[in-house]
Amino acid sequence: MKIAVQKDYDAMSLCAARLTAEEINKHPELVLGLATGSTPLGMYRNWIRMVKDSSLSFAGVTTFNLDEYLGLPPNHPQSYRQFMNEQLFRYIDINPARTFVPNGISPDPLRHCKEYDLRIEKAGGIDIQILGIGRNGHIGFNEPGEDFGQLTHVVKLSESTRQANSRFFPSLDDVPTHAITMGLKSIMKARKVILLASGEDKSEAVFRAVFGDVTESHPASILQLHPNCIFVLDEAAASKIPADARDWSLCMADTRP
Ligand SMILES: N[C@@H]1[C@@H](O)[C@H](O)[C@@H](COP(=O)(O)O)O[C@@H]1O
Repeated sequence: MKIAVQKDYDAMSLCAARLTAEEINKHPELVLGLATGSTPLGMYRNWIRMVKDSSLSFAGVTTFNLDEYLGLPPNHPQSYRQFMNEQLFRYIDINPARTFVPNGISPDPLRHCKEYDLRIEKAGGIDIQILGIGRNGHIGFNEPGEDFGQLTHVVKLSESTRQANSRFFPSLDDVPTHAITMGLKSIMKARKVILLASGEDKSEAVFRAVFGDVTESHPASILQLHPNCIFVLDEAAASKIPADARDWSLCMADTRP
């Protein structure tokens, strides 16, 4: 695992956007795993700018999102499909038919999960998986205690995750209780993983992911076993990471602390 520390949120976002854009330029038909939440938004804004100035194109790219709330239709304002359309897809030159998000209202969610896995496989697997991290160490919607061996599946959301995500809903009661998420096994199958974290409130979750035991009670800790994983952090999220664990070669000079 490599750890790139950037001075603040904007620098973290720029660094992650450049790391991914380099790969997309090298492999225009790349398969990207995407995440929601507020953390990747800055990276998405950088991608949009790069597409506008023609230094990046998503014309050949296929995307698979990590997760979706169960029960929310794709056009629901708080659905992750809507989030992706509004925050990224509508501004870039991607083929909408090649953007995949689990369907929160599939009549047969278990079957839908299997089909989602098959679709990923048919696309050749995920080349780069983007991740955020929850304060309890969740990645995607894989909550503490989730089996490491799962592919896409249905999960019950923890109360702390519902609470944290209630900021996007009118009230806590409106936050769905379940979600569909790629599993930890799906995430580990990606050829490369880039996890973004920003802010002091993520520092403990980040520390445990990097230095804690590899345990199902802290889902992100499984990434210690991934052969090609990069954490791109801002100073606040990295505040518990000692200097000698930081990889300076990855940070571009103009975005370092
Ligand atoms: N399912 C998403 C995760 O994929 C995301 O990483 C997490 C953190 O979100 P934020 O980046 O807003 O802190 O929130 C949600 O629960």
